[in-house]
Amino acid sequence: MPRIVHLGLGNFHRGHQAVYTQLAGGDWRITGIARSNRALVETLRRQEMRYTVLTINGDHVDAQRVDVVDRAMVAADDPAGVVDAIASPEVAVVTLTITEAGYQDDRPGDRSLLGLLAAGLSRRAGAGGLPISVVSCDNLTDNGQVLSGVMRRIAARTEDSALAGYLDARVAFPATMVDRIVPATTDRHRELARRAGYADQVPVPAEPFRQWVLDDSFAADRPSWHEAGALVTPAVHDWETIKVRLVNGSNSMLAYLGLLRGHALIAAAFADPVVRAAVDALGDEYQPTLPAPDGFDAPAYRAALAGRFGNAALGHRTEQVGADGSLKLRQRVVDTASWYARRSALPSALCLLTAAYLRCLCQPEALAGGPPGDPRAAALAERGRRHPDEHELVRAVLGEDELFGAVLAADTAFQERTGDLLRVLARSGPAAAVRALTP
Ligand SMILES: NC(=O)c1ccc[n+]([C@@H]2O[C@H](COP(=O)([O-])OP(=O)(O)OC[C@H]3O[C@@H](n4cnc5c(N)ncnc54)[C@H](O)[C@@H]3O)[C@@H](O)[C@H]2O)c1
Ligand SMILES: O=P(O)(O)OC[C@@H](O)[C@@H](O)[C@H](O)[C@H](O)CO
Repeated sequence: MPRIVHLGLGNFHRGHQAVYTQLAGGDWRITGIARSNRALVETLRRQEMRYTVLTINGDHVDAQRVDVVDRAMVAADDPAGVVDAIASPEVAVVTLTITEAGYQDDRPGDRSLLGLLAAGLSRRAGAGGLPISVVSCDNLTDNGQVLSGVMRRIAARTEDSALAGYLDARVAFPATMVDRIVPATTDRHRELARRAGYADQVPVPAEPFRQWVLDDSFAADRPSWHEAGALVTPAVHDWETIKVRLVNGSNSMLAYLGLLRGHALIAAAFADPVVRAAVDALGDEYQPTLPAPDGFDAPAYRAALAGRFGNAALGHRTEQVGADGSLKLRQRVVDTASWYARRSALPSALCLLTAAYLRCLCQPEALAGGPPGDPRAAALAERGRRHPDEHELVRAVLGEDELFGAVLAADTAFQERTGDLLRVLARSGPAAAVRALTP
């Protein structure tokens, strides 16, 4: 039976790639690897490896049973088992959803999930080198290349020439764009599953919309995901650029400005005219910078997205979307800011997004519940304490820091405008800052 090993058994995989795999038919099965979430794996085993995907569309909930993930293990408890699973000859595909943070952690051996992936591939290299495709399904620009780069760095650092040769010859890293809003599970979702007739402790809430765009550069067999609606095209990069900007960039605006307006949920933030005006302004700024792959219609895409963000029953939390901004925002801000800088123009809504993030992280007293989780939270709060003046703060963070890299470090006009908007946010609040977008 052909098998997929999935690294990062979070909600997104269970509500996206697992659903595509089940709908595609065939006899593919998935071994799901959780990094450390023992409770999830034990619960799935108690539920005979079945769970419910709740497709939530306003008041309507459709419950779908998924049983394609038929094995699961916890990497922290059984790293050798993970290496064995990846090395198994029946495995032709490895997929990953390990968050942006996962790609920062390239410690070899059993000290990180990517270290275990490299160890599994190395074992395959030494055992005949059966081909395999390794598919990042994280929200990263050029996710296939990023992952391939990490594997090559580990091979070089560990002086594993067999692995390096295998990566060149028999391992493919197809690029993908993945899209479906899949929030974290709450008791309300468990109650929805119960009402649908399933005593499921780990149901997965999801929106009706789903999209998966794949580059067909696989090294071996894959499920017929296209039969389940996946688009196979060489234009993945274009679709990913569109998605990372319009979906994820707008989502970040909803999260940070929404938190500053006291909203716990993305849909509540979207229903707030102040936040909505900022999201619309950001969409207007992104739109001219976007590529135009076949089938892409920007106004229709944005209108559909408005319906998705407004899906009030979904329960997507601002705090979840706002987490790890120091790892995620760079791709949602820098390329677009450079596009405008090359045209001697200033993207004010993008500056507002940056200012809202800095307000949440550098001036965390602005949020009753504290800042969203972020690996740089302490460092950014310390910057905020050291620089009470907003312009100095923005210069310190963007000009000297690694947050957004060299391009914005040199873009003094972007920094100045971000400082202006941060000052308005701090002194007069989000509504005044959104009004300040239009001169
Ligand atoms: N949830 C969504 O709506 C959505 C949509 C599109 C793409 N994605 C992608 O999927 C990723 C996971 O989302 P999710 O909703 O499943 O989150 P989740 O919190 O349910 O699961 C995250 C998974 O990543 C693993 N992980 C976290 N930090 C890690 C690290 N440092 N190293 C290795 N593994 C780590 C966790 O162990 C867990 O298995 C997102 O970061 C994003 O890139 C999510
Ligand atoms: O997934 P993240 O954490 O990179 O970003 C948060 C949201 O923008 C994201 O989860 C979207 O809801 C998702 O990317 C939609 O496909």
